[in-house]
Parts: sequence; structure tokens; C-alpha cells
Amino acid sequence: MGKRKILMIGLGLIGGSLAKNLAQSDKNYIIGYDTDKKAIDYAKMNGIVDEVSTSYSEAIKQSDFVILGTPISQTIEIMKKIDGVRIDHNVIVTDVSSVKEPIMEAAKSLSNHNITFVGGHPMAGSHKRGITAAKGHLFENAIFVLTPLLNCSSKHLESLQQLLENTKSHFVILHPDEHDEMTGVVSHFPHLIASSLVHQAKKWEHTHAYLPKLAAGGFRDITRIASSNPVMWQDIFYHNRSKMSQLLTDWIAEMSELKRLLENNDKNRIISYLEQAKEYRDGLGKKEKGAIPAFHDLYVDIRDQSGAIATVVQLIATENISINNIEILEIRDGITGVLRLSFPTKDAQLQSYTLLGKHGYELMIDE
Ligand SMILES: NC(=O)C1=CN([C@@H]2O[C@H](COP(=O)(O)OP(=O)(O)OC[C@H]3O[C@@H](n4cnc5c(N)ncnc54)[C@H](O)[C@@H]3O)[C@@H](O)[C@H]2O)C=CC1
Ligand SMILES: O=C(O)C(=O)Cc1ccc(O)cc1
Repeated sequence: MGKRKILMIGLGLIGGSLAKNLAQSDKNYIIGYDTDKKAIDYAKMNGIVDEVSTSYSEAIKQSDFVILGTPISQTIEIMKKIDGVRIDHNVIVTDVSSVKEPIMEAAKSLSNHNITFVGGHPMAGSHKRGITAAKGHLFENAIFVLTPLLNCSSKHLESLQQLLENTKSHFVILHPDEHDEMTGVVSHFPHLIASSLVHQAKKWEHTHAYLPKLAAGGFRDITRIASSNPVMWQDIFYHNRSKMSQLLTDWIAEMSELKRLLENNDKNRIISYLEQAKEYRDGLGKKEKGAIPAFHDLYVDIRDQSGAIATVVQLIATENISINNIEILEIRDGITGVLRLSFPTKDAQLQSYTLLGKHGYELMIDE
């Protein structure tokens, strides 16, 4: 059997990561296209693509799959353009856009019978952009949403899932409207709030020059996502604008109510508001099969001295325990910092707890 020919249009953070992942299999032959010559050169030089193309309309004619790794607005334009290409065999086309309704509306208007469009959204990323930040393992354990059209055959859906199998992500099939509502709540809207919190702090810095020095772990945690790619997020907000607008209306109403509770010192209701939030937040990640993958975290107190993190990681590595994620929560000169280690299983978490405990580390498991 010949290789699967995949045309990757848009070789940025997400397209580049997918291409890197697909390039790991010798069943795949990848053709890359990007309007940015630097991205193309990088992909070719690093063996992320087998071939580069200067015309996606030509390249699609010899492809079995097309993956659109472009920003949402460009993806819609490219979908319209490839619709007009004369193709003599079936091509499965998918995308990676963070908003699905406008993409699936464009998909419904496709008239080319040789194109099967299945919407896609790998739900992992980073605050960086571009192919230089791409990672082949980016989607491991992440949710990969697929939004097929109602008339999509199971055969085509399965071939796409087979193609993406090596990403080791978990496929979830959703209706585009439901997808946009949920990602609106847990991804897009929080992004807007994170940016607005940063703006609030920035304004206060005019009168309190020392303020950034006080920006502790909490502020950093809640505003981490405000460091992401602004052009991409504007595109996401625009394409999910009706849901964003509704979420803003609800948020403003809730903030007004909170303001009232504060001004009236309604102690019990404020405690109960905070308690309910804590309970829900603590429960996130505990469900084995949810939209948010479960992680088993271990917090390790470390001293701010060179090599402290390496020693912890080295100890765990010698026992062959795998770690999903490592995050430094707080570290300042001469003051104890905290390392958050996330493990894929409860066993790995407990094994590491025992191991590091024996070496005298102060540890905490947050249940
Ligand atoms: N960054 C993230 O964390 C995530 C992003 N996404 C989605 O992935 C898509 C891409 O985002 P990133 O990879 O982060 O952006 P990026 O900026 O890293 O990559 C976009 C790439 O598309 C190329 N491009 C732009 N217009 C093009 C055109 N007309 N033809 C060909 N190539 C073109 C750019 O040159 C760039 O290489 C977006 O739709 C975004 O919603 C999905 C999941 C996570
Ligand atoms: O955790 C987040 O929200 C991220 O920053 C990564 C991200 C960004 C955009 C997506 O569509 C999906 C994931």
C-alpha cells in the first residue's frame, strides 16, 4: 500500500506540531504549504515535511488528506478556494480552528463532491506561535474535538481518526454550537478576563510603582494565558462573538451582584459563593473521562538554588516514573519555591510522594 499523502496548509504552532507528529510514521508523506517562507524553510530543513508546495490548489490534487492549520479567517477563505479545485478522488479535509460554527457553516456550503470536510480542534497549545515552538507530542492526552457534518460517513470519520491516532489524543465528537459554547466558557472567555485583570493592574501601577513586585503566584496563575498570541485571540473572539457577548452579559450581572454582597457585607453569601467555587474547582481534573484530562499533582517545596529542580526530576527518572507536566509555581531569590509535578496515574503520584519523602522533601498532595 502506498503512503498516505497529507497536505498541511499553515505550518505554525499547531500545524507544525501536527506535521511533526505525523512525520513520525513512515506511512505518511507530508506536503507543506505556508505563506511564510521562513516557516516552510524551517519545516523542510528539520524534516517536518517531505515536500514543499507553492500552490495548495495543485498539491490537493495529489493528496488524500488536507489539514488546515491556519488562523480561522484564513481557513474559511482557503476552504472556499479548494472547493473550486477539480479533484478526481475523495479528499478528507480537516482544520484545527478554536471556533467551530463558522467553519462548519463554510463546510455546509462546499459543493465539491470529492471533498469530505470534518471539523477538528486539538485542545492543547501554548502561549507561543510559529513552527519553531511546534512539538510532536503537544496533543498527547489532550482532547481532540471532531465536528463531522451530519451526512459524514463513518468510514471517512474513521480514516481521519486513524490518521491522527499517533497524536495519542482523545477524540470527542461534538456539535459545533455545543463546542463553541463550552470552549467559550472554559477557554475563550477566561482569556478575555485574564487580559482585563492585567490591564487593571497596569492602570494601578501609575499610582503604585511597587505593584508588580507584589504580583504574587495567584496573579501570575490567573493571568498566565494573557501572554498568548493577541492576533489569534482576536480572531477567536470575533468568530465566537455572540457567545462571548452573552458570557460578558452574564459576567457583568454576576459582578454587580457580588458588588452588592460586598457593600452589604453579606458574609454568609460571600463565604458560600467562595465555597461553591472551591468545591467545583477542586473537583476539576478528578474525572477520568472528562473534557479536562485528569492529572495527579504533587507539590514539592524546593529551595531557590541551582540544580534543585534537576535533582527532583532526576530522582523520579531513576525510578522510571513518567511525569506529564512540571510547573514552577513561585520562586524568588532565597525563598522556597514550589514545584508542581503532574503524573498520569495515582500510582505514579504516590510512588513519587514516597520516594521524595524519603529524600527529605516537604510535599503536598492536593485532593
Ligand atoms: N495556539 C494555540 O494554542 C491553539 C490554536 N488553535 C488554532 O490553530 C490555528 C493556528 O494557530 P497557531 O498554530 O497557534 O498559529 P501560528 O501563528 O503559530 O500559525 C499559523 C500559520 O499559518 C500561516 N498562514 C497564515 N495565513 C495563511 C494562508 N493564507 N495560507 C497558508 N498559511 C497561512 C502562518 O504563516 C503561520 O505559519 C488557529 O485557527 C487557532 O484557533 C487550536 C488549538 C490551540
Ligand atoms: O489552555 C488554554 O486555553 C490555552 O492557552 C491553549 C489553547 C488555546 C487555544 C485553543 O483553542 C485550545 C487550547
